[in-house]
Parts: sequence; C-alpha cells; structure tokens
Amino acid sequence: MCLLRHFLFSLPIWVLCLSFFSVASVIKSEESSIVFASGSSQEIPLSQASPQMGAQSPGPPIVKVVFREDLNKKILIALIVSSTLLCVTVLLLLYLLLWRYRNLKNSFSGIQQKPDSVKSVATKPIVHKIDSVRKGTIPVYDYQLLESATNKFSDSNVLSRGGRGCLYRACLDEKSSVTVKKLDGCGETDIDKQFENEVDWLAKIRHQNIISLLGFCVYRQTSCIVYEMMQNGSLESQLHGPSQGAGLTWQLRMKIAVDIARGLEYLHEHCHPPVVHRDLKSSNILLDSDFNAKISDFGFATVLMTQNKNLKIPDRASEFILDGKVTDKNDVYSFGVILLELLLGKKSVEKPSSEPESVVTWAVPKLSDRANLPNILDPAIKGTMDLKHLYQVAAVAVLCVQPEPSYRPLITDVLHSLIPLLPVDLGGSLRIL
Ligand SMILES: Nc1ncnc2c1ncn2[C@@H]1O[C@H](COP(=O)(O)OP(=O)(O)OP(=O)(O)O)[C@@H](O)[C@H]1O
Repeated sequence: MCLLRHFLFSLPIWVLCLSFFSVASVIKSEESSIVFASGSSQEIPLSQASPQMGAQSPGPPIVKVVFREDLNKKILIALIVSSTLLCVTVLLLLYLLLWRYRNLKNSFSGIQQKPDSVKSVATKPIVHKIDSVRKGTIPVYDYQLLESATNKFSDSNVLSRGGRGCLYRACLDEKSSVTVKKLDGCGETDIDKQFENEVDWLAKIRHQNIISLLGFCVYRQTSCIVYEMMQNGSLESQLHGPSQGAGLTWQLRMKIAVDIARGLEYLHEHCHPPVVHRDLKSSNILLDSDFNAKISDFGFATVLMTQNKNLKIPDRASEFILDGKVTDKNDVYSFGVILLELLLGKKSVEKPSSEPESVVTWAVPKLSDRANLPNILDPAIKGTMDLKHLYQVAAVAVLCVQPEPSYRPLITDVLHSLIPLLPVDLGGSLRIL
C-alpha cells in the first residue's frame, strides 16, 4: 500500500521528466539536421563552416538553411503530447491530493463514507429540524460503523440501561473508546423531541465541564448519539453505587462541585440566550478518568423563560419547579441538592418506605444548627476536612435550596464562594502551606 502510494505520488515527476526529455530530444535532433552551410556543390554542417572556407572555394560562399519537411509537424506533435501529459499529470495530482485529504479527514473523525442506504435514512425529517445538522457542523456517523464498534450492540458492551435507551461502549479504533446512546423509540414524539434537543444543544455548547458530543446517527427506527467516554461513570453511581462514595475524598467532592458550578455558570452567564438545563441531578453528572465533572443529558434544556414564555415544562423536571416558570434558579436548586448529596452521601430522594423523602426535607431542618453537621456527614469523609470549610459549603447548599427562587443565589456567586475552598492544583484558589 505504502509502495503504491509512493509510486502514485512520484508518477507526476516521472511524467514531467519524460515529457521534458522527449521535447528536448526532438528539438536537439532537429537542430542538428536543420541548418547547413554549403559550397556550390557540397553541403557542410554549419557548425563545421569557417571564415576561411570562403577563401578556399572558387565562388562566393553560400549559406543555405534547410528545413526538413516534417520539422514543424514534429515539434507540434511533441508539444501537444507533452502538454497533454502535463494536463493529465496535474489532474492526477489534484485527484490524489483530494483523495488523501478525504482519507485524513475521515480517519481523524472516525467517520466512514456512508453507503447510499444509510444516507437516505439520515435525511429523515427529524434530522432536518436540527439546526447544526442543516449547517453541517455536526458529524453524522454511519450506522454500520457504530454497529461493528459495539459488537452489534451486544449486552457485553452495555454501560447502562436508562429511561430512554441503552448506553454502549464503542471502540472506533484500538486506542480510544466512545459511548453510544441508542434510542429505540425513534418516531415517538417525546423521544424524538429529546433527541433533537440534546443533539442541537450539545452541538452548540462546548465547555470543559459539559459533555462533548462527537456525532449522531439516525437509521430506520433507531437514533444514536455518540459522546466522549467518561471512565468514572456518573456521580450518582460513585456516591450511591457499590463503593458508597469511598473513592471520593473531600477535595475531590469540592472539585466536582466547582466543576458543575463552572458548567452551569457557562450555561447561565455565557450562552446567548442563556440556557437552563432543567434536569440536573447526580446521574447526569459524569466523571472522566481524572474525576473532572461534566454536565450531561440536555434532553430538557431550554433557553431562559424570558426568551421562551410558551414552553411546556416536562414532567420529569417539574418536581423542582415551584412557581411554574423556568428560570436559572431551578438549576441552582438542583445544584443545592447535588451539594447536599456530596456532603451527606444521601440520595436526592430516599425511598426506604412507601413515602419517598427528599434529601432537602430531611437535611435542611437538621442544618439549622450547624453543630449537627458532623453527625449527619457522609461517613466516607468524616473528619477529613477543615470544619470552617464544611460549614461554609453547607451554608451555600441551604441557600441554593430555598423554596423562594429569588432568595437563591446566582450560580456565579455560588461558584465564587466555592473556589477559595478548593486547592490551586485542583482548579481552585486555596493554597495549602
Ligand atoms: N458518556 C458517558 N460515559 C460513561 N458513562 C455514561 C456516559 N453517559 C452516560 N453514562 C452512564 O449512563 C447512565 C445513564 O445515562 P443516560 O444519559 O443514558 O440516562 P437516561 O437514559 O437519560 O436515563 P435517565 O432518564 O434516567 O437520566 C449515566 O447515569 C451514567 O452512569
């Protein structure tokens, strides 16, 4: 393959050399035969003619220039052949460069050329509604590629089974893996809407604390979304899974809280118009191999209510909406719930009996006396932090879950009150001496 590529790329040079030599040799051979100097009877090549010759010959010296009959024709043919070769060479070179560029591009993004059957389904109406798809700013994956990267969506590749579909580990090459969310209910209005919303938002939003969308695919009744791989799963599984938060030190928990606040601050303060996530919870906070936290699941995200007054509030997000309006303060409330989970190691909603209890209704009365805090703290982090820092974080959490949205702080204020509690090497401003 490599040899063939070398041959193809050196071909134009050989062709150029050949055409140059052929024209040169035609001209040279013609040069030596076109011009002669002659006496009266004998023809002498001009190169051998000298001034003395005139004195030797009886008559006046005659210089006779002889053109061979087919001289012009030969030069013309040589010129036509060489210029044709040149054109073919240039075209070949252009084609090779284009071919190489497309190969490089495809191998970089892991996207294959789509067979026609797949292309036609990828143009379903649902896909055309997505702004970034129309603009061509988001990669469309080949279904067959995702199928083979996930072992035909085999059970052994399943990372989790969510409410809307399954999440698979996919190996696009030997070095890296990605995750593929496969939504099987394509065609059902709700699922289509969430798919459309998720792809549309994530294609526009790029931030270190927001999950990266790598592309998507729509094939028959199935839609897939391709994300970067988050090796440490969700915050929920870290806190409430088998390890029960043992892998999360106090400092890591503070880093996770600051990361989430940074992601939210980006959505609320730096996006135009501002974006409200509306479904923030520990299962939608993902952790990469270095425990960097990223916000995921934008199926319910929307612009701030001031820009979009007629939006219907989805049922799942409505548990946190107290006055029926979507505002950035809903996300602040959800952030407060996550902060309580990080401090206390309790689930956002415990269901030990028939009466589920929210961590807010359980913890807030207890936190009115801060002396209680060390007793209700997550056992995994007991005695591992400065108590002043602990009280400060608890105070921020209680403020965030105020029933009255206007009493809740802005996420940017929350962020700036947490940064001084996080060591510099973890992205905060705390200097440990
Ligand atoms: N990119 C990822 N890398 C690794 N794990 C992930 C990734 N995305 C999601 N997960 C895992 O899959 C779980 C389900 O995520 P998903 O977004 O598919 O949930 P869902 O289908 O929206 O379910 P729910 O509606 O209950 O939130 C997450 O809690 C997390 O553990």
